[in-house]
Amino acid sequence: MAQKISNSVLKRLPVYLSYLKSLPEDAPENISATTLAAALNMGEVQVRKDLALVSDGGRPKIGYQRLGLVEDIEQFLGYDNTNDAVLIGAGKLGRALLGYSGFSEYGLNIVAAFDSDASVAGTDASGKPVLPLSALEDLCSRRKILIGILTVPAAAAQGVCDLLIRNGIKAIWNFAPTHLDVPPQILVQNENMATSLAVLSKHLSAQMKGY
Ligand SMILES: NC(=O)c1ccc[n+]([C@@H]2O[C@H](COP(=O)([O-])OP(=O)(O)OC[C@H]3O[C@@H](n4cnc5c(N)ncnc54)[C@H](O)[C@@H]3O)[C@@H](O)[C@H]2O)c1
Repeated sequence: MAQKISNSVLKRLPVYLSYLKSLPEDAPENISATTLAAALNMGEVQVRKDLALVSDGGRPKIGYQRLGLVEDIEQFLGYDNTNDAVLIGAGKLGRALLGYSGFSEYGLNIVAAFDSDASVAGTDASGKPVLPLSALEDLCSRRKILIGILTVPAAAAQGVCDLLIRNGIKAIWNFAPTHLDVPPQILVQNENMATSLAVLSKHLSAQMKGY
């Protein structure tokens, strides 16, 4: 299963996973790609192909053993080994992410937040520490942190990104609405609301024209 997987498959896998995990404990033991596709209103062929990429547990006419499929998808997505991360910018968004307990289900553990404003240092409502930037180097090297979450204003994002890379960060989850210049070996995942909203409003206006 060393095959390269497209981003669109990677985005669909958590959708399957969250549906499978939402089923009650006494739901049928097996589930077919057809049932899953119908429940999620997705194309059956696509679901079948996606599942075959991550699990070899599919049986003709029976489908997949439901719990086995959950395990296969989680293992494929790496949710079974937790990745520690640091978050930079303990403002409104940063604190919301820091307090979100659901990340553990996705194998993400935010160890601490950092902020340039010394007055916000202390402990967050979630119990996670908010530290001054001067403590970043020590924590990143001690805990061998590889993931950085950027929730600083756009104007500060590139500088903080460079600082993270200097401290060994290899993957950046960027919430600041700005492009980041990084060396080729560094992975950046942008969470840009403007692009999502553009898709939403374009679809909506196309639909409204039909009324
Ligand atoms: N609030 C939201 O709902 C939301 C949604 C989507 C995207 N964003 C984006 O997320 C980012 C943060 O938004 P916010 O609303 O939380 O802002 P905020 O002003 O509440 O928080 C920003 C925090 O970053 C800190 N900071 C500034 N420069 C820094 C630096 N160089 N190093 C470390 N910390 C620094 C500030 O002290 C502050 O605590 C922005 O880029 C914003 O566009 C916010």
